[in-house]
Amino acid sequence: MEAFQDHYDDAVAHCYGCGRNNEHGHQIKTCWEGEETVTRFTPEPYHTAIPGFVYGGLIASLVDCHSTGSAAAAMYRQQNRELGSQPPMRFVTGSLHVDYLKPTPLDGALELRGRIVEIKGRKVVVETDVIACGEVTARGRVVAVQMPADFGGAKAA
Ligand SMILES: CCCCCCCC(=O)SCCNC(=O)CCNC(=O)[C@H](O)C(C)(C)COP(=O)(O)OP(=O)(O)OC[C@H]1O[C@@H](n2cnc3c(N)ncnc32)[C@H](O)[C@@H]1OP(=O)(O)O
Repeated sequence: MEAFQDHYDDAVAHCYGCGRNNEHGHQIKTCWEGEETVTRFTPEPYHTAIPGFVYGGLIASLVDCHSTGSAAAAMYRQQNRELGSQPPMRFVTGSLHVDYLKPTPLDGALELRGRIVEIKGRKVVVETDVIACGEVTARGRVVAVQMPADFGGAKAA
């Protein structure tokens, strides 16, 4: 299935979390499953916090890019637009909050399941459960904001 991130233009496909053109990054892929957005990612042994458990910064990074991708997909869906249609709508992180509910075992794939809780103007709020071995171990809340055309002096693509 095509992921949201597959539709990012090359100009914005270098993100450490989700850019397919960043060979050092996580290159996450996110898709719709009904009303939820889903990312699956398998941490490497070096993504360790305490031996046997996943580093919290990795979890935050996954929540971040899962959510900005979800925000874009939600806005396209709300406007009845195809994901690849022009002009593109891309989202950056305004706010990233993660609650670490219990240690996340470093034992196979993590699943992130996101819900769109608000769409207002250029803002989309996404809540995400991080699931490891069938248990929710962390929960994220991201305020994603549509990337301005002059973001960082760059032209939005
Ligand atoms: C595109 C492919 C790559 C995706 C990568 C995604 C992951 C990333 O790492 S992105 C990089 C990290 N993020 C950044 O660098 C963003 C830096 N910040 C900015 O550029 C700006 O502050 C930006 C764009 C977030 C918001 O600025 P601006 O466009 O002026 O927004 P503004 O009009 O003030 O606010 C719009 C709405 O968002 C809300 N909002 C803005 N910033 C925040 C914030 N920090 N916290 C909560 N809400 C916020 C506002 O309250 C407002 O909501 P409402 O309409 O309800 O009042």
